[in-house]
Amino acid sequence: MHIDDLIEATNHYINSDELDRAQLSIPKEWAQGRTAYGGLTGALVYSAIRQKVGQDRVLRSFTCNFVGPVVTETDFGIEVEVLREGKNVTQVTGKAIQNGNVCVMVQAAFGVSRESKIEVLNTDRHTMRAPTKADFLPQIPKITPKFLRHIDLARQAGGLPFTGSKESKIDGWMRYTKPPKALTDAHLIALIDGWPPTTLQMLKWPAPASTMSWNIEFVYPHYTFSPKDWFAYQVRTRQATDGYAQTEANIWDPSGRLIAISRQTIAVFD
Ligand SMILES: CCCCCCCCCCCCCCCC(=O)SCCNC(=O)CCNC(=O)[C@H](O)C(C)(C)COP(=O)(O)OP(=O)(O)OC[C@H]1O[C@@H](n2cnc3c(N)ncnc32)[C@H](O)[C@@H]1OP(=O)(O)O
Repeated sequence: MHIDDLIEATNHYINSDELDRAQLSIPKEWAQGRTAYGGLTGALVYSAIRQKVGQDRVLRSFTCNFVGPVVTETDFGIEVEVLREGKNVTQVTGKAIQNGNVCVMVQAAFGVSRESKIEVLNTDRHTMRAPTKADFLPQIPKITPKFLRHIDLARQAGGLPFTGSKESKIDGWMRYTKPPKALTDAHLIALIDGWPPTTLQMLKWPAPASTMSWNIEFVYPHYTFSPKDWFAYQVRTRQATDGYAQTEANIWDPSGRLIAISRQTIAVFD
């Protein structure tokens, strides 16, 4: 099932009468080990939130806590609450709830653009060559996360998970394998989480790992993206101690303009 169908089902769900709502469900092909792909669940909750916010307000900040696994092929619902709507900014929370448990909790802040005397432009650039094809991991049954059939990754630095690498960074490009109809912020959210946690490459043997929390700051202006576009990604491990890693990533559009900064805390059970 394409991500567009899952987003459409979510929007239909949140816009329909509460009493008439059929629950949502994510197919197995979007699994990431024991849970549904976190980038997808975060994007679906965000998409439900977006339905409750005026189009003049753009997404500035997205914060997502992965409270527990979302099981695939199992019903879940989404609840959205608009916390505050000011003249400029709207703050909204959304929760994915499965079997009575909150699994994913999102808080998003949207803001209108305003005239400002302050302008500081990003100077972080990358020098990666544009990719021609995906080259990360082929679909190996029981090894490659199923959801990766939907996302093309082209790696330029960093190692593969569980290969005892000395590096703790990854550089590469990402895009949708089958382009969506249009590339919205929900699609960007689901794309940005596609790479494995940076520290897994440092392990020699497989170990469970789970992203616990994730924050994306969106940088503007955004230009129109093609659904076929590759986006550049560079992620660094800022620290990894006590079984938790903190990582920080820059995401650039195909023209080299920074569009988002993504940070995660990942629990590694090695
Ligand atoms: C050439 C090489 C090719 C290699 C090719 C393959 C590469 C492929 C790598 C991709 C690796 C993706 C790694 C990111 C995976 C997410 O990012 S998953 C998506 C989003 N995140 C989530 O769904 C996390 C949801 N949150 C949670 O599950 C819980 O809050 C946390 C984070 C696990 C909290 O930990 P806790 O309080 O200790 O939780 P608790 O319920 O007590 O469970 C702990 C147990 O869960 C286990 N556990 C934790 N995470 C997992 C997990 N993901 N799966 C299974 N068990 C897990 C622990 O090991 C521990 O096991 P035991 O010690 O009980 O045996």
